[in-house]
Amino acid sequence: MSVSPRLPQRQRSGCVYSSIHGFNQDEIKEKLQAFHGGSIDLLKQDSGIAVLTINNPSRMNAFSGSMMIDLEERVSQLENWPEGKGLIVQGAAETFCSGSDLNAVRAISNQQDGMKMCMFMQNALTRLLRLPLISVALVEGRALGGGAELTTACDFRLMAAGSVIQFVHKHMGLVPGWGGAARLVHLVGSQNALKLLGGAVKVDPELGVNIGLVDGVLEGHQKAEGAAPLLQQAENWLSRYTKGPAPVIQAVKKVVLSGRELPLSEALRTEKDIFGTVWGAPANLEALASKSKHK
Ligand SMILES: CC[C@@H](C(=O)O)C(=O)SCCNC(=O)CCNC(=O)[C@H](O)C(C)(C)COP(=O)(O)OP(=O)(O)OC[C@H]1O[C@@H](n2cnc3c(N)ncnc32)[C@H](O)[C@@H]1OP(=O)(O)O
Repeated sequence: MSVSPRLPQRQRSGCVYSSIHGFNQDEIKEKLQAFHGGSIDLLKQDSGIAVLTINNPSRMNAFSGSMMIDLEERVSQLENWPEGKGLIVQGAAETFCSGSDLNAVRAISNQQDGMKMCMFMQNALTRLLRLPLISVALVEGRALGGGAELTTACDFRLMAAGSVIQFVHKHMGLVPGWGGAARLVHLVGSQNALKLLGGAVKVDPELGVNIGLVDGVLEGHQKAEGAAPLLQQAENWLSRYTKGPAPVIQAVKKVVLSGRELPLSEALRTEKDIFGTVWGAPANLEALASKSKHK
């Protein structure tokens, strides 16, 4: 997806790294492919809300190499979904994601491979965040390390009661490398980001809401009796923002994205271009014809 014709080439493709940064996607894909297991599953629904599931339950949904490749492919599919309006990112089997698969991490612990994996995942997660869809991470159970970083690549985060988001990188002798630190600073400010990373703090729903990392708390769990399943609750929560025609919802996301990422003058010009795609378009003409009141 291109946010707008005004974004520089590297952002137009949604990627941060390309060949000019010495990044060769095919090379790292070949390496990652050797560490298989699990999958990233995509369900596109008629409602315009897709569900992306991190699926590797025997390893607490840790990211194998092949899952990293899967993720990039699923993001490509979502970039080419004209009817899309929203996205929910969840983990399988009642937990979110325990970060990189440590078996793969051990095998590529040399400097060069680490940098390549880092660039690959930054590209994939940046493209995820830049999708013209309103996205929400549904955190049930644990979101650790790269799993915590993944939550920051969504527009919103919902946490089930009893869940934890934890940037455990410091305990691994690391800092985030999937873009999670940069995004965290944008979300909670540098003071809070420093506390979360420096202390490898366990963020429960209450703390998450207090610092602005978390947008809502859900009760129960996927199979709970009484309360609606978490996925249903997340869909209900998201639907208030995805109600309406896809081109309008996508335009909403794009103007916010350009405001978030571009200097003001550029963001304003981009907003004009995006405005031009909805002005006089069917949804706009219908609304004008119906003389609707905004009560
Ligand atoms: C670049 C690295 C950085 C990044 O990408 O940004 C990272 O993400 S590094 C990875 C950070 N994550 C971790 O260090 C998590 C390590 N795991 C745990 O702390 C615990 O397993 C848990 C997630 C808290 C769950 O604990 P518990 O409920 O007690 O279950 P088990 O420990 O028995 O786990 C079940 C099973 O899952 C395997 N597992 C869990 N996480 C990973 C992982 N990240 N990679 C590979 N395998 C993982 C765990 O080893 C168990 O397997 P078996 O022993 O075979 O049953």
